[in-house]
Amino acid sequence: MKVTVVGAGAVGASCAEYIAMKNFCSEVVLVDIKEGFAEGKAMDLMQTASLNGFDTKITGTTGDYSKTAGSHVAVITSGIPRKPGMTREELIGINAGIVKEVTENLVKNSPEVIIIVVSNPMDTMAYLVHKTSGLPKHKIIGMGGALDSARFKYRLAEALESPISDVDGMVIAAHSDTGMLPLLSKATRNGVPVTEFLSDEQQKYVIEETKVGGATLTKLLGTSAWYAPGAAVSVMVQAIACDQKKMIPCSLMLEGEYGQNDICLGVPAIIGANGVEKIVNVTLTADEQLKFAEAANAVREVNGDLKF
Ligand SMILES: NC(=O)c1ccc[n+]([C@@H]2O[C@H](COP(=O)([O-])OP(=O)(O)OC[C@H]3O[C@@H](n4cnc5c(N)ncnc54)[C@H](O)[C@@H]3O)[C@@H](O)[C@H]2O)c1
Ligand SMILES: O=C(O)C[C@H](O)C(=O)O
Repeated sequence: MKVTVVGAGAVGASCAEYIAMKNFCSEVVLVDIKEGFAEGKAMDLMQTASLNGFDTKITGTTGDYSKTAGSHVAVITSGIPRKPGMTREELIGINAGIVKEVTENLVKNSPEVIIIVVSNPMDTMAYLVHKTSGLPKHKIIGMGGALDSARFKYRLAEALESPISDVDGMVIAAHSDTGMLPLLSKATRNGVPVTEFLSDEQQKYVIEETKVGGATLTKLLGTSAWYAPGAAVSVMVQAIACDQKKMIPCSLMLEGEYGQNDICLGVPAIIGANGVEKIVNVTLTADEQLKFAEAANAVREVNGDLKF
């Protein structure tokens, strides 16, 4: 299994590191536009191989996409991250051009590739990849829900004062500060609904902190997060590489599912060797349905700023 990661910055390098550490891929190619940067990151990571016990070969290139030829999976992390006080949506002006150009180069060299879109505003960037790549829809997967769900579980465990391994939960809808929809109604501690343990105030806290999870870290770090994003991508790449058929919330092109059409939004899906194997339709409460529709309206407005 050959994986390309475009963008060797904070998130791209973290993706490459977690993928290599899990030792399920033969090769990871890092691509960046900054001269020597991807080569340097690849060499540094390779020098951890004997220490961390992996055999994945990591190489880097400054924009030579012939080195990515025959990739099974490509992860797009190229583009600028937000600074404190910004929204993800404000990144569209610069990132749309980068994501479009990168997609064209990837598909030219790996026509069978499955693309995982990370660059923000992610739901809109995933939509752009659908509109410009010519790939079938099961081969384009936006990464947001896997990360947001991990943050949801972190906040649930904090409120429950429980180990994170006791809790389960999922975030769907948009990967944005306002459009995330943590499904509290379905979250559990060892199969018991968390609503049985948490007060209304605690429930509200968990939901609000989950939604602004990325903004909170951006404020603390001065740029956006990378460890959990990299780990979330590695889980998705592993689900494809090992044909795990894992249910992961991902930003996918909807054609009637959840009452939406012609939009990429976070929904649970079965991820396996073919990419998206099935979108899972879960029953939402009336309030959740309303919030999902509101998130869709907001993403649709941002999509309207795209020029193909
Ligand atoms: N979807 C998510 O959950 C999620 C999570 C974290 C970050 N992000 C997004 O991922 C993106 C990257 O974040 P980061 O922290 O790694 O930023 P970063 O600045 O550390 O890295 C971005 C890299 O992209 C490279 N790049 C720019 N244009 C390129 C091009 N045309 N071809 C190849 N490489 C190019 C840059 O040189 C840089 O090294 C941002 O848009 C950020 O908002 C999304
Ligand atoms: O918050 C950001 O801008 C980056 C990313 O989308 C995240 O959620 O960490």
